[in-house]
Amino acid sequence: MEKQNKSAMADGRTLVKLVYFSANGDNCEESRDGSIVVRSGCSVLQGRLCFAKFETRKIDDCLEFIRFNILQHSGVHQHPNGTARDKLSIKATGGGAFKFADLFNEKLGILFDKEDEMHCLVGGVNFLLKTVPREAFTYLDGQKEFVQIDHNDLYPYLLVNIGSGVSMIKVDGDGKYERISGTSLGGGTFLGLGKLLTKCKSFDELLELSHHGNNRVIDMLVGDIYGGTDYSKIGLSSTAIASSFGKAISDGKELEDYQPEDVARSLLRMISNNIGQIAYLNALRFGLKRIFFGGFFIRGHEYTMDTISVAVHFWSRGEAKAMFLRHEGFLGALGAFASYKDQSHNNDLESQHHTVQRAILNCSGDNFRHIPVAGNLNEGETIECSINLV
Ligand SMILES: Nc1ncnc2c1ncn2[C@@H]1O[C@H](COP(=O)(O)OP(=O)(O)O)[C@@H](O)[C@H]1O
Ligand SMILES: CC(C)(COP(=O)(O)O)[C@@H](O)C(=O)NCCC(=O)O
Repeated sequence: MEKQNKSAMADGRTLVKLVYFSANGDNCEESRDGSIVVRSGCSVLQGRLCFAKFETRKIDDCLEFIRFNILQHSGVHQHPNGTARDKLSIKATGGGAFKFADLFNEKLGILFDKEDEMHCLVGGVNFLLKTVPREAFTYLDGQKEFVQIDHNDLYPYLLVNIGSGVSMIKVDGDGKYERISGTSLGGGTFLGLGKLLTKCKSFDELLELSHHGNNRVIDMLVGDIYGGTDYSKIGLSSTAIASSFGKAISDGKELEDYQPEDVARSLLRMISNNIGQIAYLNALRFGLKRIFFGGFFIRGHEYTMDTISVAVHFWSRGEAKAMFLRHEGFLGALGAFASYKDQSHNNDLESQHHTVQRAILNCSGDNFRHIPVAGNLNEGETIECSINLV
Protein backbone atom coordinates (compact mmCIF):
# COMPACT_ATOMS: atom_id res chain seq x y z
CA MET A 1 0.00 0.00 0.00
CA GLU A 2 1.23 3.48 -0.73
CA LYS A 3 2.15 5.80 2.07
CA GLN A 4 -0.78 7.66 3.51
CA ASN A 5 -0.34 10.94 5.27
CA LYS A 6 -2.94 11.53 7.83
CA SER A 7 -5.77 13.99 7.99
CA ALA A 8 -9.19 12.50 8.43
CA MET A 9 -12.62 13.92 9.13
CA ALA A 10 -15.59 12.02 10.42
CA ASP A 11 -19.20 12.95 9.85
CA GLY A 12 -22.69 11.48 9.71
CA ARG A 13 -25.70 9.81 11.27
CA THR A 14 -26.32 6.90 8.91
CA LEU A 15 -22.87 6.97 7.42
CA VAL A 16 -19.49 8.10 8.65
CA LYS A 17 -17.55 9.88 5.95
CA LEU A 18 -13.78 10.37 5.91
CA VAL A 19 -11.67 12.68 3.80
CA TYR A 20 -7.92 12.41 4.17
CA PHE A 21 -4.88 13.67 2.35
CA SER A 22 -2.47 11.14 0.96
CA ALA A 23 0.85 12.55 -0.17
CA ASN A 24 2.49 11.15 -3.25
CA GLY A 25 5.50 9.00 -2.44
CA ASP A 26 7.98 11.25 -4.18
CA ASN A 27 7.25 14.20 -1.90
CA CYS A 28 8.30 12.29 1.11
CA GLU A 29 10.62 9.66 2.35
CA GLU A 30 10.25 7.08 5.02
CA SER A 31 12.39 7.34 8.14
CA ARG A 32 13.76 4.34 10.00
CA ASP A 33 10.80 4.21 12.35
CA GLY A 34 8.43 4.06 9.42
CA SER A 35 7.14 7.59 9.76
CA ILE A 36 6.81 9.92 6.79
CA VAL A 37 9.02 12.98 6.57
CA VAL A 38 8.88 15.77 4.03
CA ARG A 39 12.03 16.24 1.96
CA SER A 40 13.80 19.39 3.01
CA GLY A 41 13.19 22.36 0.76
CA CYS A 42 9.79 21.01 -0.21
CA SER A 43 7.19 23.74 0.26
CA VAL A 44 4.28 22.18 -1.57
CA LEU A 45 3.07 18.73 -0.79
CA GLN A 46 1.51 16.92 -3.69
CA GLY A 47 -0.99 14.18 -3.25
CA ARG A 48 -4.61 13.28 -3.29
CA LEU A 49 -7.68 13.78 -1.23
CA CYS A 50 -9.11 10.33 -0.54
CA PHE A 51 -12.62 9.42 0.45
CA ALA A 52 -14.05 6.59 2.50
CA LYS A 53 -17.45 5.91 4.02
CA PHE A 54 -18.68 3.46 6.64
CA GLU A 55 -22.11 2.61 7.94
CA THR A 56 -22.46 4.13 11.39
CA ARG A 57 -23.45 0.76 12.83
CA LYS A 58 -20.09 -0.58 11.61
CA ILE A 59 -18.04 2.09 13.33
CA ASP A 60 -15.41 -0.49 14.31
CA ASP A 61 -14.53 -0.92 10.62
CA CYS A 62 -13.98 2.82 10.45
CA LEU A 63 -11.68 2.75 13.49
CA GLU A 64 -9.66 -0.09 11.97
CA PHE A 65 -9.43 1.73 8.66
CA ILE A 66 -8.07 4.83 10.33
CA ARG A 67 -5.68 2.84 12.49
CA PHE A 68 -4.14 0.87 9.62
CA ASN A 69 -4.48 3.18 6.65
CA ILE A 70 -3.99 6.58 8.15
CA LEU A 71 -2.31 6.48 11.55
CA GLN A 72 0.22 3.72 10.92
CA HIS A 73 1.27 5.11 7.58
CA SER A 74 1.69 8.68 8.68
CA GLY A 75 4.13 8.32 11.51
CA VAL A 76 1.85 8.75 14.48
CA HIS A 77 3.52 6.72 17.18
CA GLN A 78 1.24 4.15 18.64
CA HIS A 79 1.07 2.44 21.99
CA PRO A 80 1.08 -1.35 21.90
CA ASN A 81 -2.66 -1.19 22.63
CA GLY A 82 -3.12 0.63 19.32
CA THR A 83 -3.90 4.14 20.56
CA ALA A 84 -1.80 7.01 19.29
CA ARG A 85 0.95 8.15 21.67
CA ASP A 86 0.63 11.70 20.42
CA LYS A 87 -2.88 13.03 20.59
CA LEU A 88 -4.01 13.82 17.10
CA SER A 89 -6.75 16.32 16.49
CA ILE A 90 -8.97 16.01 13.46
CA LYS A 91 -11.88 18.05 12.26
CA ALA A 92 -15.27 16.45 12.76
CA THR A 93 -18.76 17.54 11.91
CA GLY A 94 -22.33 16.23 12.05
CA GLY A 95 -23.94 14.07 14.70
CA GLY A 96 -21.02 11.65 14.72
CA ALA A 97 -18.75 14.40 15.99
CA PHE A 98 -20.67 14.26 19.27
CA LYS A 99 -21.60 10.59 19.30
CA PHE A 100 -18.14 9.17 18.61
CA ALA A 101 -15.87 11.69 20.32
CA ASP A 102 -15.18 9.46 23.35
CA LEU A 103 -14.80 6.34 21.24
CA PHE A 104 -12.19 7.90 18.93
CA ASN A 105 -10.28 9.33 21.86
CA GLU A 106 -10.31 6.04 23.75
CA LYS A 107 -9.53 3.70 20.85
CA LEU A 108 -7.27 5.83 18.66
CA GLY A 109 -6.19 8.77 20.79
CA ILE A 110 -7.90 11.06 18.31
CA LEU A 111 -9.54 14.24 19.52
CA PHE A 112 -12.36 15.79 17.54
CA ASP A 113 -12.19 19.45 16.70
CA LYS A 114 -15.89 20.03 16.05
CA GLU A 115 -17.12 22.19 13.22
CA ASP A 116 -20.66 23.34 12.49
CA GLU A 117 -22.49 21.05 10.06
CA MET A 118 -24.14 23.67 7.82
CA HIS A 119 -20.91 25.66 7.67
CA CYS A 120 -19.05 22.55 6.56
CA LEU A 121 -21.66 21.62 3.95
CA VAL A 122 -21.37 25.04 2.36
CA GLY A 123 -17.57 25.03 2.65
CA GLY A 124 -17.48 21.62 0.98
CA VAL A 125 -19.61 22.64 -1.97
CA ASN A 126 -17.75 25.92 -2.48
CA PHE A 127 -14.45 24.06 -2.35
CA LEU A 128 -15.63 21.56 -4.96
CA LEU A 129 -17.19 24.10 -7.27
CA LYS A 130 -14.18 26.37 -7.16
CA THR A 131 -11.38 23.84 -7.33
CA VAL A 132 -12.48 20.65 -9.02
CA PRO A 133 -13.19 20.75 -12.73
CA ARG A 134 -16.13 18.70 -13.98
CA GLU A 135 -17.58 18.46 -10.50
CA ALA A 136 -21.12 19.66 -11.20
CA PHE A 137 -23.39 18.16 -13.83
CA THR A 138 -26.99 18.05 -14.95
CA TYR A 139 -28.82 14.82 -15.58
CA LEU A 140 -31.89 14.65 -17.75
CA ASP A 141 -33.27 11.93 -20.02
CA GLY A 142 -30.24 9.76 -19.41
CA GLN A 143 -27.86 12.53 -20.46
CA LYS A 144 -25.16 13.72 -18.11
CA GLU A 145 -23.69 17.10 -18.93
CA PHE A 146 -20.91 18.76 -16.99
CA VAL A 147 -21.54 22.35 -16.02
CA GLN A 148 -18.87 24.97 -16.51
CA ILE A 149 -18.68 26.94 -13.29
CA ASP A 150 -17.96 30.63 -13.64
CA HIS A 151 -16.18 31.57 -10.41
CA ASN A 152 -17.29 35.16 -10.79
CA ASP A 153 -20.90 34.17 -11.16
CA LEU A 154 -21.29 31.32 -8.71
CA TYR A 155 -23.50 32.97 -6.11
CA PRO A 156 -26.24 32.90 -5.09
CA TYR A 157 -27.25 29.30 -5.35
CA LEU A 158 -29.43 26.85 -3.46
CA LEU A 159 -27.81 23.84 -1.84
CA VAL A 160 -30.15 20.95 -1.15
CA ASN A 161 -28.46 18.37 1.02
CA ILE A 162 -30.34 15.09 1.11
CA GLY A 163 -29.04 13.07 4.03
CA SER A 164 -31.32 11.44 6.58
CA GLY A 165 -33.42 14.60 6.36
CA VAL A 166 -33.12 17.46 3.92
CA SER A 167 -31.58 20.89 4.44
CA MET A 168 -32.00 23.70 1.96
CA ILE A 169 -29.39 26.42 2.20
CA LYS A 170 -29.14 29.65 0.26
CA VAL A 171 -25.46 30.29 -0.38
CA ASP A 172 -24.30 33.84 -1.07
CA GLY A 173 -20.55 33.46 -0.76
CA ASP A 174 -17.75 31.87 1.26
CA GLY A 175 -19.13 31.48 4.75
CA LYS A 176 -22.22 33.47 3.74
CA TYR A 177 -25.31 31.34 3.83
CA GLU A 178 -28.74 30.90 5.36
CA ARG A 179 -30.65 27.68 5.94
CA ILE A 180 -33.96 28.68 4.42
CA SER A 181 -35.89 25.43 4.55
CA GLY A 182 -35.82 21.70 4.96
CA THR A 183 -37.98 18.65 5.04
CA SER A 184 -38.00 15.59 7.22
CA LEU A 185 -38.93 13.48 4.19
CA GLY A 186 -35.42 12.57 3.09
CA GLY A 187 -33.02 9.71 2.60
CA GLY A 188 -33.82 8.29 6.02
CA THR A 189 -37.51 8.24 5.13
CA PHE A 190 -36.79 6.41 1.89
CA LEU A 191 -34.63 3.83 3.60
CA GLY A 192 -36.80 3.51 6.72
CA LEU A 193 -40.10 3.11 4.89
CA GLY A 194 -38.40 0.97 2.26
CA LYS A 195 -37.15 -1.45 4.88
CA LEU A 196 -40.60 -1.72 6.46
CA LEU A 197 -42.45 -2.12 3.18
CA THR A 198 -40.10 -4.34 1.18
CA LYS A 199 -38.18 -6.16 3.93
CA CYS A 200 -34.96 -5.21 2.15
CA LYS A 201 -31.87 -5.21 4.30
CA SER A 202 -29.83 -2.35 2.89
CA PHE A 203 -29.90 0.86 0.92
CA ASP A 204 -28.19 -0.81 -2.01
CA GLU A 205 -30.78 -3.57 -2.06
CA LEU A 206 -33.61 -1.04 -1.96
CA LEU A 207 -32.09 0.94 -4.82
CA GLU A 208 -31.60 -2.23 -6.83
CA LEU A 209 -35.25 -3.17 -6.26
CA SER A 210 -36.41 0.25 -7.36
CA HIS A 211 -34.38 -0.15 -10.51
CA HIS A 212 -36.54 -3.08 -11.60
CA GLY A 213 -39.91 -1.76 -10.45
CA ASN A 214 -42.82 0.06 -12.05
CA ASN A 215 -44.36 2.84 -9.97
CA ARG A 216 -47.55 2.88 -12.05
CA VAL A 217 -48.66 -0.31 -10.36
CA ILE A 218 -49.17 1.57 -7.07
CA ASP A 219 -49.18 5.27 -7.89
CA MET A 220 -52.45 6.78 -9.00
CA LEU A 221 -51.83 8.62 -12.25
CA VAL A 222 -53.79 11.53 -13.66
CA GLY A 223 -54.94 9.18 -16.42
CA ASP A 224 -56.30 6.72 -13.82
CA ILE A 225 -58.60 9.46 -12.60
CA TYR A 226 -59.66 10.92 -15.94
CA GLY A 227 -60.30 7.84 -18.04
CA GLY A 228 -56.81 7.66 -19.49
CA THR A 229 -56.70 11.25 -20.72
CA ASP A 230 -54.56 14.26 -19.85
CA TYR A 231 -56.01 17.07 -17.76
CA SER A 232 -54.53 19.55 -20.17
CA LYS A 233 -56.49 22.53 -18.89
CA ILE A 234 -54.36 22.53 -15.76
CA GLY A 235 -51.21 21.24 -17.46
CA LEU A 236 -51.23 17.67 -16.22
CA SER A 237 -50.44 14.82 -18.57
CA SER A 238 -52.15 11.46 -18.12
CA THR A 239 -48.85 9.95 -16.96
CA ALA A 240 -48.22 12.46 -14.17
CA ILE A 241 -48.56 11.04 -10.69
CA ALA A 242 -51.77 12.33 -9.16
CA SER A 243 -51.33 10.52 -5.86
CA SER A 244 -48.27 8.56 -4.75
CA PHE A 245 -49.32 5.11 -3.53
CA GLY A 246 -52.91 6.15 -4.36
CA LYS A 247 -53.86 2.91 -6.08
CA ALA A 248 -53.35 1.00 -2.88
CA ILE A 249 -56.54 2.57 -1.50
CA SER A 250 -58.88 0.75 -3.80
CA ASP A 251 -56.88 -2.12 -5.30
CA GLY A 252 -58.15 -4.45 -2.60
CA LYS A 253 -54.61 -5.75 -2.22
CA GLU A 254 -52.46 -6.44 0.81
CA LEU A 255 -48.82 -5.38 0.95
CA GLU A 256 -47.75 -8.93 0.05
CA ASP A 257 -49.73 -8.68 -3.20
CA TYR A 258 -47.41 -5.95 -4.47
CA GLN A 259 -43.97 -6.62 -5.85
CA PRO A 260 -41.28 -5.12 -3.59
CA GLU A 261 -39.69 -3.70 -6.76
CA ASP A 262 -42.80 -1.64 -7.53
CA VAL A 263 -43.10 -0.44 -3.93
CA ALA A 264 -39.43 0.62 -3.93
CA ARG A 265 -39.89 2.46 -7.22
CA SER A 266 -42.96 4.39 -6.00
CA LEU A 267 -41.19 5.29 -2.80
CA LEU A 268 -38.09 6.57 -4.58
CA ARG A 269 -40.22 8.57 -6.97
CA MET A 270 -42.33 10.02 -4.14
CA ILE A 271 -39.36 11.16 -2.06
CA SER A 272 -37.33 12.47 -5.02
CA ASN A 273 -40.29 14.32 -6.53
CA ASN A 274 -41.19 15.91 -3.27
CA ILE A 275 -37.66 17.13 -2.62
CA GLY A 276 -37.36 18.45 -6.19
CA GLN A 277 -40.62 20.33 -5.78
CA ILE A 278 -39.80 21.87 -2.39
CA ALA A 279 -36.35 22.79 -3.66
CA TYR A 280 -37.76 24.57 -6.64
CA LEU A 281 -40.35 26.45 -4.55
CA ASN A 282 -37.58 27.66 -2.28
CA ALA A 283 -35.44 28.67 -5.23
CA LEU A 284 -38.41 30.64 -6.51
CA ARG A 285 -38.89 32.29 -3.10
CA PHE A 286 -35.40 33.79 -3.31
CA GLY A 287 -35.03 34.09 -7.08
CA LEU A 288 -32.30 31.43 -7.26
CA LYS A 289 -31.65 29.90 -10.64
CA ARG A 290 -29.09 27.27 -9.69
CA ILE A 291 -29.90 24.36 -7.43
CA PHE A 292 -27.17 21.93 -6.39
CA PHE A 293 -28.23 18.64 -4.87
CA GLY A 294 -25.91 16.75 -2.52
CA GLY A 295 -26.02 14.12 0.20
CA PHE A 296 -25.64 10.37 0.09
CA PHE A 297 -29.28 9.75 -0.81
CA ILE A 298 -28.41 10.54 -4.42
CA ARG A 299 -25.45 8.18 -4.73
CA GLY A 300 -25.13 8.97 -8.44
CA HIS A 301 -28.29 6.91 -9.03
CA GLU A 302 -29.65 7.76 -12.44
CA TYR A 303 -33.32 7.32 -11.69
CA THR A 304 -33.07 9.43 -8.52
CA MET A 305 -31.31 12.24 -10.40
CA ASP A 306 -33.70 11.98 -13.31
CA THR A 307 -36.74 12.22 -11.04
CA ILE A 308 -35.35 15.23 -9.19
CA SER A 309 -34.43 16.91 -12.48
CA VAL A 310 -37.85 16.28 -13.95
CA ALA A 311 -39.52 17.69 -10.84
CA VAL A 312 -37.42 20.87 -10.97
CA HIS A 313 -37.97 21.17 -14.71
CA PHE A 314 -41.71 20.58 -14.39
CA TRP A 315 -42.34 22.99 -11.55
CA SER A 316 -40.09 25.71 -12.95
CA ARG A 317 -41.48 25.26 -16.46
CA GLY A 318 -37.93 24.76 -17.64
CA GLU A 319 -36.57 27.91 -15.92
CA ALA A 320 -34.41 26.21 -13.28
CA LYS A 321 -31.97 23.33 -13.50
CA ALA A 322 -31.08 20.68 -10.98
CA MET A 323 -27.36 20.12 -10.71
CA PHE A 324 -25.55 17.27 -9.05
CA LEU A 325 -22.08 16.85 -7.64
CA ARG A 326 -19.66 14.02 -8.17
CA HIS A 327 -18.54 14.07 -4.53
CA GLU A 328 -22.11 14.60 -3.35
CA GLY A 329 -21.86 12.48 -0.18
CA PHE A 330 -18.70 14.08 1.22
CA LEU A 331 -19.72 17.72 1.35
CA GLY A 332 -19.64 18.07 5.13
CA ALA A 333 -16.43 16.12 5.53
CA LEU A 334 -14.76 18.10 2.73
CA GLY A 335 -15.88 21.36 4.32
CA ALA A 336 -14.45 20.21 7.64
CA PHE A 337 -11.18 19.38 5.92
CA ALA A 338 -11.08 22.75 4.20
CA SER A 339 -11.64 24.49 7.53
CA TYR A 340 -8.22 23.68 8.98
CA LYS A 341 -6.73 26.79 10.45
CA ASP A 342 -3.19 27.66 11.37
CA GLN A 343 -2.24 25.49 14.31
CA SER A 344 1.50 25.82 13.93
CA HIS A 345 1.90 26.82 17.54
CA ASN A 346 0.77 23.45 18.74
CA ASN A 347 3.73 22.53 20.92
CA ASP A 348 2.84 18.85 20.96
CA LEU A 349 4.15 18.62 17.43
CA GLU A 350 7.85 18.79 17.88
CA SER A 351 9.81 16.25 15.91
CA GLN A 352 10.64 16.31 12.26
CA HIS A 353 8.35 13.52 11.29
CA HIS A 354 5.44 15.66 12.34
CA THR A 355 6.18 18.17 9.66
CA VAL A 356 3.71 16.57 7.35
CA GLN A 357 1.10 16.50 10.04
CA ARG A 358 1.71 20.11 10.92
CA ALA A 359 1.66 21.09 7.30
CA ILE A 360 -1.65 19.42 6.82
CA LEU A 361 -3.08 20.81 9.98
CA ASN A 362 -2.02 24.21 8.80
CA CYS A 363 -3.61 24.07 5.42
CA SER A 364 -6.69 26.08 4.70
CA GLY A 365 -9.11 25.89 1.81
CA ASP A 366 -7.29 28.70 0.07
CA ASN A 367 -4.06 26.79 0.18
CA PHE A 368 -5.38 24.09 -2.09
CA ARG A 369 -4.23 24.32 -5.63
CA HIS A 370 -5.87 21.86 -7.90
CA ILE A 371 -3.60 20.15 -10.38
CA PRO A 372 -5.67 19.19 -13.41
CA VAL A 373 -5.18 15.56 -14.30
CA ALA A 374 -5.91 13.66 -17.42
CA GLY A 375 -8.28 10.74 -17.13
CA ASN A 376 -11.63 10.13 -15.63
CA LEU A 377 -11.93 11.33 -12.06
CA ASN A 378 -15.31 9.66 -11.83
CA GLU A 379 -13.86 6.26 -11.30
CA GLY A 380 -11.61 6.76 -8.33
CA GLU A 381 -13.16 9.35 -6.09
CA THR A 382 -9.80 10.89 -5.25
CA ILE A 383 -9.02 14.51 -6.04
CA GLU A 384 -5.48 15.34 -6.98
CA CYS A 385 -4.27 18.40 -5.15
CA SER A 386 -1.33 20.00 -3.50
CA ILE A 387 -1.05 21.55 -0.08
CA ASN A 388 1.19 24.49 0.69
CA LEU A 389 3.38 23.87 3.67
CA VAL A 390 3.32 26.82 6.03
N1 LIG B 1 -24.73 2.41 2.24
C1 LIG B 1 -25.74 3.14 2.71
N2 LIG B 1 -26.30 2.83 3.90
C2 LIG B 1 -27.31 3.56 4.38
N3 LIG B 1 -27.84 4.63 3.75
C3 LIG B 1 -27.33 4.99 2.58
C4 LIG B 1 -26.24 4.27 2.00
N4 LIG B 1 -25.93 4.88 0.85
C5 LIG B 1 -26.76 5.91 0.68
N5 LIG B 1 -27.63 5.99 1.72
C6 LIG B 1 -28.69 7.02 1.82
O1 LIG B 1 -28.06 8.16 2.32
C7 LIG B 1 -28.77 8.68 3.45
C8 LIG B 1 -27.79 9.30 4.40
O2 LIG B 1 -27.14 10.34 3.73
P1 LIG B 1 -25.92 11.14 4.37
O3 LIG B 1 -25.59 12.25 3.42
O4 LIG B 1 -24.84 10.21 4.73
O5 LIG B 1 -26.60 11.76 5.66
P2 LIG B 1 -26.35 11.57 7.23
O6 LIG B 1 -25.30 12.59 7.53
O7 LIG B 1 -27.67 11.91 7.81
O8 LIG B 1 -25.89 10.16 7.50
C9 LIG B 1 -29.50 7.50 4.01
O9 LIG B 1 -30.66 7.90 4.71
C10 LIG B 1 -29.85 6.70 2.76
O10 LIG B 1 -31.02 7.17 2.15
C1 LIG C 1 -31.36 17.87 11.20
C2 LIG C 1 -30.58 17.78 9.90
C3 LIG C 1 -29.90 19.09 9.61
C4 LIG C 1 -29.48 16.71 10.06
O1 LIG C 1 -28.75 16.50 8.84
P1 LIG C 1 -28.67 15.03 8.10
O2 LIG C 1 -27.95 14.09 9.01
O3 LIG C 1 -30.05 14.56 7.84
O4 LIG C 1 -27.88 15.26 6.84
C5 LIG C 1 -31.51 17.34 8.72
O5 LIG C 1 -31.98 16.06 8.95
C6 LIG C 1 -32.69 18.26 8.45
O6 LIG C 1 -32.51 19.37 8.04
N1 LIG C 1 -33.92 17.77 8.64
C7 LIG C 1 -35.13 18.41 8.21
C8 LIG C 1 -35.76 19.18 9.37
C9 LIG C 1 -36.82 20.11 8.81
O7 LIG C 1 -36.49 21.18 8.31
O8 LIG C 1 -38.01 19.73 8.86
